[in-house]
Amino acid sequence: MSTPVVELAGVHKSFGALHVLRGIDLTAEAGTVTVILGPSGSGKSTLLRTINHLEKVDRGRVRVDGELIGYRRSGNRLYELSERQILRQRSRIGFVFQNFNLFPHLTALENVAEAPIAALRRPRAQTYERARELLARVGLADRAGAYPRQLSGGQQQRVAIARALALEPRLILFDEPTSALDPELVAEVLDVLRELARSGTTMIVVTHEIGFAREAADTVIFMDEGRIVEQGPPARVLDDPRHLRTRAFLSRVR
Ligand SMILES: Nc1ncnc2c1ncn2[C@@H]1O[C@H](COP(=O)(O)OP(=O)(O)OP(=O)(O)O)[C@@H](O)[C@H]1O
Repeated sequence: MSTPVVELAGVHKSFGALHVLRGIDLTAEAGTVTVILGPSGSGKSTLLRTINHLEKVDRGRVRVDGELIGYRRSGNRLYELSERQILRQRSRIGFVFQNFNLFPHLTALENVAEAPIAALRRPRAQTYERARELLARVGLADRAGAYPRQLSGGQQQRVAIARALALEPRLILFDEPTSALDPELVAEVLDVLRELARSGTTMIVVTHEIGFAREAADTVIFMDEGRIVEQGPPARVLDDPRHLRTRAFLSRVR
């Protein structure tokens, strides 16, 4: 079997006395969509953030494409990578945040195009052409020249998704990607995600939207109090949850 794109083994993370991740083991194979569900505060965002070393793990390992994230091993010891090396690792992992994080002084088009130009030194003309295509795919062809402050929250979120796609990463992490989108635009985004999955991109998506999980996921993970309590195909986890906590959560959000 090929190396998983994402592999977390025995990951623990605390903030002071708060033990947020309590031994996470997670594997995502190439081309799969993993959706993470769970109550507020169960550690979903923290888990996502350990994958690109935005949060340092206290214990355990995170690997992307077999490469240890944030550290290098020398003999039996681990040494943290330099900021530059960490940034290089992050440039291969797309991240769509809850709060868009667009550059306010750049237009929608520039927000999408400038990241690959700066991070990957891609040719300008070609990158701008591709950025236009990506904006069209998220339904924003006519807003390419708008600045973030001139866009609605939903439109800003779609620009952020186009920007992540522009980096052509092997892996994209989404933190509630559809939370700010109008219902008719959710399907468009899911189409883009499915297309990416078919072309070999791995996605891990934190969301509260059960419909999203059912449509887009290969694997649904249910997290509770820092642990993965249940995982499997969406039909199994969503329609036949085995764990009491999953049942209680699903009955609340449905
Ligand atoms: N940087 C931090 N410092 C201190 N506590 C933090 C930090 N980040 C997260 N936490 C706490 O860790 C716990 C888990 O947070 P996390 O955001 O991972 O949960 P979540 O499942 O994504 O929740 P939500 O669905 O509300 O986004 C929460 O109690 C949160 O307040």
